[in-house]
Amino acid sequence: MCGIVGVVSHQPVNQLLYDALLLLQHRGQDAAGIATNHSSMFSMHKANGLVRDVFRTRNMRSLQGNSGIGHCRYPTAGSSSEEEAQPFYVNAPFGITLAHNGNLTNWEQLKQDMFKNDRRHINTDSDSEVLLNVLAHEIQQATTGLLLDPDAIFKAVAVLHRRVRGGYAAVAQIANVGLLAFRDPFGIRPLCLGINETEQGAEYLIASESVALEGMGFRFVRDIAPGEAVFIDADKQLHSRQCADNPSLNPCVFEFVYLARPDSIIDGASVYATRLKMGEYLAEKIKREFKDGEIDVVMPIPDSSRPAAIQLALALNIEYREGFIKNRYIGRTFLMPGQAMRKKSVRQKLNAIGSEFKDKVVLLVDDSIVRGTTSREIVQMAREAGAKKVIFASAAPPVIFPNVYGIDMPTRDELIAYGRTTEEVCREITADALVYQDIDALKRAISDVNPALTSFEASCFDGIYVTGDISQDYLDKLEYARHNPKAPGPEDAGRSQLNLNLATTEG
Ligand SMILES: O=P(O)(O)OC[C@H]1O[C@H](OP(=O)(O)OP(=O)(O)O)[C@H](O)[C@@H]1O
Ligand SMILES: NC(=O)CC[C@H](N)C(=O)O
Repeated sequence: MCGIVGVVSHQPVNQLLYDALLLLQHRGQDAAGIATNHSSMFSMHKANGLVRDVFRTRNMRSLQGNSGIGHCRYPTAGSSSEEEAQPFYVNAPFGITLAHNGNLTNWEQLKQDMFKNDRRHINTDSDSEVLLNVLAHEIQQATTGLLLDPDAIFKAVAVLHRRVRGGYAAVAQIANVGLLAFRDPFGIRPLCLGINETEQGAEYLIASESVALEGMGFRFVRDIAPGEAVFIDADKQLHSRQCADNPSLNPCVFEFVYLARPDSIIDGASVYATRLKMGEYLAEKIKREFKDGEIDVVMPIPDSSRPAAIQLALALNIEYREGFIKNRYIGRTFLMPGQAMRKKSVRQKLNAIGSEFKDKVVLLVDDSIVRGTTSREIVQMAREAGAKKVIFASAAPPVIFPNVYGIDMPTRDELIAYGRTTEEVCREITADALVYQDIDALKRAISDVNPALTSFEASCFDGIYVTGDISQDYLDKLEYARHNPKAPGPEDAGRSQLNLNLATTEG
């Protein structure tokens, strides 16, 4: 779940892209990058770090041009090394830069095919570099000569959809030709289109979340449909086409649970409203499992669980209090690389207000429990602060399956609920009681807000992988690779352990 943005404007776009990335920072904290296009040239700057740390004034000055793309990264394939920061660039058959949110499930096969059949060298272990090269190759196949028209671009995306598997929302800039955006045929990762009408004509902004459009003064037009491609040409004319054979909308439920900002609207559903609903449904379950008057106070684990906790407290008619204060300068711990860093960060991030806990039965509400890093620490902190009893509630069901579409949950044994009953998880996090949302209630919480949403990518909860290409063997290999990272050579300094296939592709 990275953040992506693309813009076509009548003005220089460097500041706009920077500001839009700040609005998408919650989607990826590891690296950031911007590529702009001026005449036939690209300017690009990318590095590891938060948006505000990556770009200095001198970098901003060099990012010239009235169109461009940006990315903030949370790695799910390859490593967190700087070479894998995005956007990526290729120089043939046209200059193309690309930024990608999601995760390709067949990227290693594609990487081999690229080398053996398409004669393209992929220089990193990033699935996004593979995606760009597939796009470039298919554009090459679809064009004759130097003329690149929307028809050829859409043909290329259609073939790309047939070759590529997994979750992907992407923006790509073709030098001197235009801005292209496309979304995978299952609509797993979000992508939306905004417009700004100016005296000189329309300007377009495409981003992962509507919050980026709104914040930049663009009017939300619509979500990009699953399988659809949108192309804005050099004259700022917008073309769009359905490029997938059997598109269907299956948005990732985890966007609604945790990933997206609450003030975004994804596929017609307000993220905030869905989180309120999650709180309502969770309250119904708590009503069934606890006696009236048993709980003294409801508290959120800030930030993402707040709307669910507020609504839950209201539905139960129990006092809502903020017992934990979040240090606003610490990022989102779930997105941090490495368990040691995540664990240390929980205590740095949250501090308890003792008076709110003293001798009380507290119901702590979190949006989800994934590895259990947060809940383990938080229950301890609540006890240290004097709580009489600590009940924990998760607005999402137990996470028991790996996610392969752009969230870093690759192995089952990292997931606290895998192979454990609710009672066992409760013991692990040392709570007095634990309540999980039911999967049907979670899906209903989203459908209630937009009844048109009837199918979801919810694999980490229900083990159903909508793309149909994920076998037990695939998951076993993923796990094996995570546990047995390839021996690093000097060229691999800093590589993480996410490589699925250990064989070299070009040997
Ligand atoms: O079980 P875990 O592996 O600990 O993961 C779940 C926790 O991680 C997230 O917090 P985070 O700090 O990332 O974000 P937030 O401030 O948006 O809640 C989430 O809100 C949960 O608290
Ligand atoms: N979280 C994401 O969307 C990651 C994009 C891409 N798979 C990467 O690792 O860079």
